[in-house]
Amino acid sequence: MNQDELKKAVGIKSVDFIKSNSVVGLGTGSTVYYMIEELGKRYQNGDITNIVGVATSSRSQKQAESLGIPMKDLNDVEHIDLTIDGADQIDKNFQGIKGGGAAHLLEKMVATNSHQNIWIVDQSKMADELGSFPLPIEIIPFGYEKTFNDLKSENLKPEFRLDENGNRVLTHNKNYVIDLKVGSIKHPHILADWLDHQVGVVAHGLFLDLVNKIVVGYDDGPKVIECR
Ligand SMILES: O=C(CO)[C@H](O)[C@H](O)COP(=O)(O)O
Repeated sequence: MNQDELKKAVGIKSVDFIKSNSVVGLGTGSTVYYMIEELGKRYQNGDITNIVGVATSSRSQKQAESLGIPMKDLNDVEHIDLTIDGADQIDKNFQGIKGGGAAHLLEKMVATNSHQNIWIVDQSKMADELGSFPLPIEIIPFGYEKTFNDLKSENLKPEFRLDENGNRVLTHNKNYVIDLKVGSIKHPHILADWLDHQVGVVAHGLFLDLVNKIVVGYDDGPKVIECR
């Protein structure tokens, strides 16, 4: 199976965990695309009823709406029962890097307001340690050179993410995205704590101690890993 087929298989499989009468967080990305597509099908044919979705990006919001899935803002739900999202890298302790699609701030807010979190990934995302995938962070444009230089001084190898026209990528909240090309993250909690204390950093892509279940796509089919 190619990578896209693996993504599709885990996207479809993950919908088995969505119960009727629940509030569902909808992540962002090419794997989540297949999950929302399958959820739309099962909602339309009545296999899953009475759900409300909370999106982590305008892309996911639009896709869900186009399939007739009732949607609400995070402000308008008491809690989220289950969020299903993709990930960019997952280590052997089930810690993750997210934000390849620059949606990590909204994704983190939705994830931390969810009772359960499931990640759906193809096998290439599983690694011994984090860091070979650059760690995305979101910074506010005000004083961005100061924030950038602080990251550089810490030897975190920051690079602004640019679009195909060479312009800085902007997030949903019109902030900049910096990728930290550190190569290897030996102590994710220490790095997360340091980043959490940088005033100009709005969010980072380290999602630690958060995921409950991972659905991994292998050539012989999706495998469900119970994490915590
Ligand atoms: O964190 C994310 C977006 O900010 C995505 O979930 C992550 O980048 C995985 O995306 P894909 O399923 O397209 O590989």
